[in-house]
Amino acid sequence: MCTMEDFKFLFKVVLVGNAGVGKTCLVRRFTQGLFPPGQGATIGVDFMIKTVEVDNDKVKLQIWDTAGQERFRSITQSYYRSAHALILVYDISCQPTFDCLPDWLREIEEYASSKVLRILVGNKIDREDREIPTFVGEDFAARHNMYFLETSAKEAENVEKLFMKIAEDLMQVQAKNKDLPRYESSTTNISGRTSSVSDSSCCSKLT
Ligand SMILES: Nc1nc2c(ncn2[C@@H]2O[C@H](COP(=O)(O)OP(=O)(O)OP(=O)(O)O)[C@@H](O)[C@H]2O)c(=O)[nH]1
Repeated sequence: MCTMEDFKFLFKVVLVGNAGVGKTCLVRRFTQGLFPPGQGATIGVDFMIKTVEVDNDKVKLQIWDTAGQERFRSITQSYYRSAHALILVYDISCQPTFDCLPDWLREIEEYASSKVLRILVGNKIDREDREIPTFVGEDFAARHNMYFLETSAKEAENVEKLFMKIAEDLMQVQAKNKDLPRYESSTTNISGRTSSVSDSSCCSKLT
């Protein structure tokens, strides 16, 4: 039987990015294998767990899904500190979500560990109305020393690959020098989903 302690590594992964870019859908796709209909906006922070296997070792990913809305910023910032990996998500069909990336990076630099693994994700590649070409995302990621991937939570494209890559990279870092941010469990419990957000409301900006 699988017990709570039946894993070799525990990594905390935090998703950030503007409201409506698809953070929750990416997490639900990976952890539950579904694309939720009528997804409501995240209130504060939510988390899900999935255990994966890398090189015959069990790796438990604790995935924290933060609210993109500005009014939750002080809550979500407090979750950066103990993250092993931060996934910064934008919507490839919504230019303002890409334009906000430098603001998100400033937040990450201020609140996260300097050793955190940073990944840039352009989500919603199933959409026809792309505004940000792949090479623009790639270039941004390269300039900021981030791994880059484009995904579709809707079509399950590259979602598994994204989280498996993170698990593998974190295991490698751990194996090499144990130079990861110290894991601290958080007892804050502010989560839930109420109001609804649609694709068209994806462009709320950081101020
Ligand atoms: N076409 C398409 N729509 C998506 C995809 N991922 C998410 N969406 C839609 O985008 C909207 C927002 O998705 P969420 O996952 O709630 O976005 P979020 O980033 O968690 O938003 P906040 O919780 O407000 O920060 C929903 O209407 C989803 O159905 C995708 O890969 N493709």
